[in-house]
Amino acid sequence: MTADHPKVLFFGVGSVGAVYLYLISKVASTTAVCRSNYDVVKEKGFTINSTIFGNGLHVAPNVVRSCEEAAAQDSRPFDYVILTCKVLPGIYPKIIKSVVTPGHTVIALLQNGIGIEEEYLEAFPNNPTLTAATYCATVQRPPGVIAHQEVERLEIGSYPSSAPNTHAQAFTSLLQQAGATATVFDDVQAKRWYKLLLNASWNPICALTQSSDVQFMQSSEDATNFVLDVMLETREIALSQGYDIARAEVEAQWERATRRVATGKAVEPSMLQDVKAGRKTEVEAIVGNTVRMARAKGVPCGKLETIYLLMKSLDRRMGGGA
Ligand SMILES: NC(=O)C1=CN([C@@H]2O[C@H](COP(=O)(O)OP(=O)(O)OC[C@H]3O[C@@H](n4cnc5c(N)ncnc54)[C@H](OP(=O)(O)O)[C@@H]3O)[C@@H](O)[C@H]2O)C=CC1
Ligand SMILES: CC(C)(CO)C(=O)C(=O)O
Repeated sequence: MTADHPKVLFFGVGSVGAVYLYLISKVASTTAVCRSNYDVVKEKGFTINSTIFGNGLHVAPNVVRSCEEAAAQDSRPFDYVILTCKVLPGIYPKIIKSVVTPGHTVIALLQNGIGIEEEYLEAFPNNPTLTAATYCATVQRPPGVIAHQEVERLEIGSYPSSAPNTHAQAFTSLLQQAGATATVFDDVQAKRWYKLLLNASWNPICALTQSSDVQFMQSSEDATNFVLDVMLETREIALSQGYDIARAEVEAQWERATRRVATGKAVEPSMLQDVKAGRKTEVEAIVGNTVRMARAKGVPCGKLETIYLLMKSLDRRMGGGA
């Protein structure tokens, strides 16, 4: 690795990818694999309007259409391959194979969901896999233009958690040099479960109701408490996996949105963005895996099971997967 200027590939650069591409481009050479936004990003780069980093920020990486194209451009191996695409199981390890050099490239998953890492470990047993609970409320609209608000934080660790965290430390230092908020955890799955409280509730609820979080909370007297109930079910499932989240911590996650009702500053969860755009959703990574883990341990989760059933049906009507 060129320690002071690593070579980094971002795979699937939409809203979260663009924010981290903007940051990491300050300290590394970056390549972005783009699809629907390829033409505009190739011509103009990304523009980011962020309540945290500022408005009118610009980044123009090396833009390619595929991993094969990136691999063919330069024989030096990539030090990091960062996945910021949506989690659609069973697809991406094969797609990124040409940019992963065995024994060298670090794979980092900046994505939502639970139980998403195993397929990378299976496909690349000799490469370190990192996984991150990703807090970064963003939307790309129109292509190449990103609106980012409220939070930017990565909680990073190795997968599995028992693997050495040397690479997680190095990746975190790189992000910190770039101006990101990043922290390493010995068992990052605890952090992923805590993040899942938000995603297993808000993402499908807003996608199913075509509402921002604030719109949903304003829709009926019971709406806000329904979200808390879904979070509490997720908490019980986390407990069955060995992760004990205090009720006060669940309420803290819930209150991140409830306190925004007064200000009207709504968040459009990424799954709602997918449904609005007619794209496949992360229903399996976020809800399906959670429900399956609950069933395996006999944890009741009637609300999540209903949400899963409804979301699966909605997802079937979406196109445009990998
Ligand atoms: N948005 C948010 O606020 C947050 C999102 N997250 C998580 O971060 C991850 C990324 O989300 P987000 O940035 O919103 O997603 P986006 O949909 O905005 O971006 C994903 C990008 O991946 C691209 N992509 C998918 N498959 C391919 C492919 N085969 N080749 C090239 N490009 C591809 C998509 O292209 P195309 O447009 O062609 O589909 C799209 O540009 C998800 O796991 C999400 O849950 C986490 C925190 C907050
Ligand atoms: C911003 C947040 C927390 C909303 O649920 C998110 O992670 C997402 O949109 O996927």
